[in-house]
Amino acid sequence: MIKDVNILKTEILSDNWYVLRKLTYEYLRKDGKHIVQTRETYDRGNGATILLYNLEQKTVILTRQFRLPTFVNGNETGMLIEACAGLLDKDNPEDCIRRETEEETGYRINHVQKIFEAYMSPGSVTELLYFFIAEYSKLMKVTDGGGVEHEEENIEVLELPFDKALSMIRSNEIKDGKTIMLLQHLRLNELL
Ligand SMILES: Nc1nc2c(ncn2[C@@H]2O[C@H](COP(=O)(O)OP(=O)(O)O[C@H]3O[C@H](CO)[C@@H](O)[C@H](O)[C@@H]3O)[C@@H](O)[C@H]2O)c(=O)[nH]1
Ligand SMILES: [Mg+2]
Repeated sequence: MIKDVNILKTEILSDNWYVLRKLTYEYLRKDGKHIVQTRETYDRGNGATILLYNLEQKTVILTRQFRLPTFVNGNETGMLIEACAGLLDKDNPEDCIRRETEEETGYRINHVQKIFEAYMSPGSVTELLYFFIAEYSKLMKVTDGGGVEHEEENIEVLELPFDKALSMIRSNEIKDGKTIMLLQHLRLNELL
Protein backbone atom coordinates (compact mmCIF):
# COMPACT_ATOMS: atom_id res chain seq x y z
CA MET A 1 0.00 0.00 0.00
CA ILE A 2 1.33 3.42 -0.88
CA LYS A 3 -0.17 6.73 0.21
CA ASP A 4 0.21 10.51 0.15
CA VAL A 5 0.84 10.48 -3.60
CA ASN A 6 1.95 13.89 -4.79
CA ILE A 7 2.63 14.90 -8.42
CA LEU A 8 5.85 16.94 -8.43
CA LYS A 9 6.32 17.67 -12.12
CA THR A 10 4.41 17.26 -15.41
CA GLU A 11 6.15 17.36 -18.78
CA ILE A 12 4.29 17.07 -22.08
CA LEU A 13 6.30 14.79 -24.36
CA SER A 14 3.76 14.90 -27.20
CA ASP A 15 0.57 16.85 -27.72
CA ASN A 16 -0.41 15.92 -31.23
CA TRP A 17 -3.60 13.86 -31.59
CA TYR A 18 -3.69 12.71 -27.97
CA VAL A 19 -1.38 13.67 -25.07
CA LEU A 20 1.69 11.82 -23.81
CA ARG A 21 2.93 13.11 -20.44
CA LYS A 22 5.93 12.33 -18.27
CA LEU A 23 5.06 12.65 -14.60
CA THR A 24 7.37 12.76 -11.63
CA TYR A 25 5.64 11.91 -8.36
CA GLU A 26 6.44 11.01 -4.81
CA TYR A 27 4.65 8.71 -2.42
CA LEU A 28 4.97 7.47 1.11
CA ARG A 29 5.94 3.81 1.33
CA LYS A 30 4.59 1.71 4.22
CA ASP A 31 8.02 1.74 5.90
CA GLY A 32 7.65 5.55 6.13
CA LYS A 33 10.09 6.38 3.34
CA HIS A 34 9.30 8.97 0.61
CA ILE A 35 9.97 7.51 -2.86
CA VAL A 36 10.23 9.56 -6.09
CA GLN A 37 9.35 7.90 -9.41
CA THR A 38 8.81 8.91 -13.03
CA ARG A 39 6.17 7.35 -15.32
CA GLU A 40 4.59 8.16 -18.69
CA THR A 41 0.83 8.37 -19.25
CA TYR A 42 -0.99 8.37 -22.59
CA ASP A 43 -4.20 10.39 -22.33
CA ARG A 44 -6.78 9.85 -25.07
CA GLY A 45 -9.76 10.68 -22.88
CA ASN A 46 -12.37 8.18 -21.76
CA GLY A 47 -14.50 5.95 -23.96
CA ALA A 48 -17.65 3.90 -24.21
CA THR A 49 -18.46 0.59 -25.87
CA ILE A 50 -21.61 -1.41 -26.51
CA LEU A 51 -22.73 -4.87 -27.57
CA LEU A 52 -26.03 -4.93 -29.48
CA TYR A 53 -27.90 -8.24 -29.24
CA ASN A 54 -31.12 -9.69 -30.63
CA LEU A 55 -32.91 -12.21 -28.43
CA GLU A 56 -35.05 -13.82 -31.14
CA GLN A 57 -32.32 -14.25 -33.72
CA LYS A 58 -29.59 -14.90 -31.13
CA THR A 59 -27.28 -12.55 -33.00
CA VAL A 60 -24.93 -9.70 -32.11
CA ILE A 61 -23.71 -6.65 -34.01
CA LEU A 62 -19.95 -6.16 -34.28
CA THR A 63 -17.73 -3.97 -36.46
CA ARG A 64 -14.60 -4.59 -38.46
CA GLN A 65 -12.04 -1.85 -39.06
CA PHE A 66 -8.36 -1.28 -39.73
CA ARG A 67 -6.36 -0.65 -36.55
CA LEU A 68 -2.84 0.52 -37.27
CA PRO A 69 -1.39 -0.28 -33.79
CA THR A 70 -2.37 -3.93 -34.31
CA PHE A 71 -0.92 -3.93 -37.84
CA VAL A 72 2.49 -2.93 -36.50
CA ASN A 73 2.22 -5.58 -33.79
CA GLY A 74 1.57 -8.88 -35.51
CA ASN A 75 -1.96 -8.51 -36.93
CA GLU A 76 -1.22 -9.33 -40.59
CA THR A 77 -4.10 -7.44 -42.24
CA GLY A 78 -4.59 -4.90 -39.45
CA MET A 79 -8.34 -5.61 -39.55
CA LEU A 80 -9.93 -6.05 -36.13
CA ILE A 81 -13.40 -7.24 -35.15
CA GLU A 82 -14.72 -5.11 -32.30
CA ALA A 83 -17.81 -4.08 -30.45
CA CYS A 84 -18.91 -0.57 -31.43
CA ALA A 85 -16.99 2.02 -29.39
CA GLY A 86 -15.96 5.62 -29.33
CA LEU A 87 -14.33 8.35 -27.34
CA LEU A 88 -16.53 10.47 -25.08
CA ASP A 89 -15.61 13.94 -26.34
CA LYS A 90 -17.73 16.14 -24.08
CA ASP A 91 -20.71 13.79 -23.92
CA ASN A 92 -21.72 11.68 -20.96
CA PRO A 93 -21.10 7.94 -21.61
CA GLU A 94 -24.76 7.13 -22.42
CA ASP A 95 -25.20 9.91 -24.99
CA CYS A 96 -21.82 9.06 -26.46
CA ILE A 97 -22.64 5.42 -26.98
CA ARG A 98 -26.02 6.18 -28.55
CA ARG A 99 -24.32 8.54 -31.02
CA GLU A 100 -21.46 6.12 -31.78
CA THR A 101 -23.90 3.24 -32.26
CA GLU A 102 -25.80 5.16 -34.92
CA GLU A 103 -22.64 6.44 -36.63
CA GLU A 104 -20.81 3.13 -36.68
CA THR A 105 -23.58 0.51 -36.96
CA GLY A 106 -26.57 2.46 -38.35
CA TYR A 107 -28.87 1.35 -35.49
CA ARG A 108 -30.78 4.04 -33.56
CA ILE A 109 -31.21 2.69 -30.05
CA ASN A 110 -32.87 4.29 -27.07
CA HIS A 111 -32.61 2.03 -24.02
CA VAL A 112 -29.04 1.11 -23.09
CA GLN A 113 -27.93 -0.81 -19.99
CA LYS A 114 -24.64 0.02 -18.33
CA ILE A 115 -22.93 -3.13 -17.11
CA PHE A 116 -19.54 -2.03 -15.76
CA GLU A 117 -16.53 0.23 -16.30
CA ALA A 118 -12.87 -0.74 -16.64
CA TYR A 119 -9.36 0.63 -17.12
CA MET A 120 -8.17 -1.30 -20.16
CA SER A 121 -4.43 -0.69 -20.00
CA PRO A 122 -3.74 0.84 -16.58
CA GLY A 123 0.06 0.76 -16.70
CA SER A 124 0.25 3.43 -19.38
CA VAL A 125 -3.13 4.54 -20.77
CA THR A 126 -5.35 6.77 -18.61
CA GLU A 127 -8.60 5.78 -20.36
CA LEU A 128 -11.60 4.54 -18.41
CA LEU A 129 -14.01 2.60 -20.64
CA TYR A 130 -17.77 2.46 -19.92
CA PHE A 131 -19.47 -0.79 -21.01
CA PHE A 132 -23.06 -1.05 -22.25
CA ILE A 133 -25.40 -3.61 -23.78
CA ALA A 134 -28.65 -3.03 -25.67
CA GLU A 135 -31.22 -5.02 -27.60
CA TYR A 136 -31.56 -4.24 -31.29
CA SER A 137 -34.02 -5.13 -34.03
CA LYS A 138 -34.19 -4.58 -37.80
CA LEU A 139 -36.69 -1.75 -37.22
CA MET A 140 -33.96 0.28 -35.49
CA LYS A 141 -31.71 0.28 -38.57
CA VAL A 142 -31.80 3.85 -39.93
CA THR A 143 -28.58 4.11 -41.98
CA ASP A 144 -25.81 1.87 -43.31
CA GLY A 145 -23.49 2.95 -40.48
CA GLY A 146 -19.82 2.76 -41.34
CA GLY A 147 -18.50 5.63 -39.23
CA VAL A 148 -17.97 9.30 -39.86
CA GLU A 149 -17.14 9.99 -43.52
CA HIS A 150 -14.69 12.85 -42.94
CA GLU A 151 -12.76 10.80 -40.39
CA GLU A 152 -12.25 8.03 -43.00
CA GLU A 153 -13.34 5.42 -40.49
CA ASN A 154 -14.37 2.76 -43.10
CA ILE A 155 -16.17 0.58 -40.58
CA GLU A 156 -17.85 -2.64 -41.74
CA VAL A 157 -20.94 -3.75 -39.80
CA LEU A 158 -21.19 -7.48 -39.00
CA GLU A 159 -24.26 -9.34 -37.77
CA LEU A 160 -23.13 -12.67 -36.33
CA PRO A 161 -24.80 -15.58 -34.53
CA PHE A 162 -23.85 -15.28 -30.85
CA ASP A 163 -22.38 -18.81 -30.74
CA LYS A 164 -20.27 -18.05 -33.80
CA ALA A 165 -18.91 -14.89 -32.13
CA LEU A 166 -18.01 -16.88 -29.00
CA SER A 167 -16.21 -19.50 -31.08
CA MET A 168 -14.27 -16.71 -32.82
CA ILE A 169 -12.71 -15.82 -29.43
CA ARG A 170 -11.38 -19.36 -29.14
CA SER A 171 -10.08 -19.31 -32.74
CA ASN A 172 -8.36 -15.91 -32.20
CA GLU A 173 -10.47 -14.28 -34.92
CA ILE A 174 -11.79 -11.97 -32.20
CA LYS A 175 -8.95 -10.60 -30.11
CA ASP A 176 -10.08 -7.25 -28.81
CA GLY A 177 -10.33 -7.01 -25.03
CA LYS A 178 -13.56 -5.02 -24.72
CA THR A 179 -15.30 -7.25 -27.27
CA ILE A 180 -14.32 -10.44 -25.43
CA MET A 181 -15.53 -8.95 -22.13
CA LEU A 182 -18.90 -8.00 -23.63
CA LEU A 183 -19.51 -11.37 -25.31
CA GLN A 184 -18.56 -13.21 -22.12
CA HIS A 185 -20.86 -10.96 -20.10
CA LEU A 186 -23.84 -12.04 -22.26
CA ARG A 187 -22.91 -15.71 -21.81
CA LEU A 188 -22.16 -15.46 -18.06
CA ASN A 189 -25.49 -13.79 -17.40
CA GLU A 190 -27.32 -16.16 -19.75
CA LEU A 191 -28.78 -13.21 -21.64
CA LEU A 192 -28.49 -14.98 -24.98
N1 LIG B 1 -5.97 11.99 -37.86
C1 LIG B 1 -5.84 11.17 -36.82
N2 LIG B 1 -6.89 10.46 -36.42
C2 LIG B 1 -6.75 9.64 -35.35
C3 LIG B 1 -5.52 9.53 -34.67
N3 LIG B 1 -5.71 8.62 -33.66
C4 LIG B 1 -7.00 8.22 -33.74
N4 LIG B 1 -7.62 8.83 -34.76
C5 LIG B 1 -8.99 8.64 -35.21
O1 LIG B 1 -9.90 9.14 -34.25
C6 LIG B 1 -11.13 8.44 -34.40
C7 LIG B 1 -11.65 7.99 -33.05
O2 LIG B 1 -12.81 7.24 -33.26
P1 LIG B 1 -13.77 6.80 -32.07
O3 LIG B 1 -14.78 5.88 -32.68
O4 LIG B 1 -14.21 7.98 -31.28
O5 LIG B 1 -12.81 5.99 -31.11
P2 LIG B 1 -12.20 4.58 -31.33
O6 LIG B 1 -10.87 4.69 -31.96
O7 LIG B 1 -13.19 3.64 -31.92
O8 LIG B 1 -11.96 4.19 -29.82
C8 LIG B 1 -12.76 3.28 -29.14
O9 LIG B 1 -12.20 2.03 -29.19
C9 LIG B 1 -10.92 2.01 -28.59
C10 LIG B 1 -10.21 0.74 -28.91
O10 LIG B 1 -10.87 -0.36 -28.42
C11 LIG B 1 -11.04 2.29 -27.14
O11 LIG B 1 -9.79 2.31 -26.53
C12 LIG B 1 -11.69 3.63 -26.95
O12 LIG B 1 -12.07 3.80 -25.62
C13 LIG B 1 -12.93 3.76 -27.73
O13 LIG B 1 -13.94 3.05 -27.10
C14 LIG B 1 -10.88 7.27 -35.33
O14 LIG B 1 -11.40 7.59 -36.60
C15 LIG B 1 -9.37 7.18 -35.35
O15 LIG B 1 -8.87 6.62 -36.53
C16 LIG B 1 -4.41 10.28 -35.11
O16 LIG B 1 -3.30 10.23 -34.56
N5 LIG B 1 -4.63 11.09 -36.19
MG1 LIG C 1 -15.01 3.78 -32.87
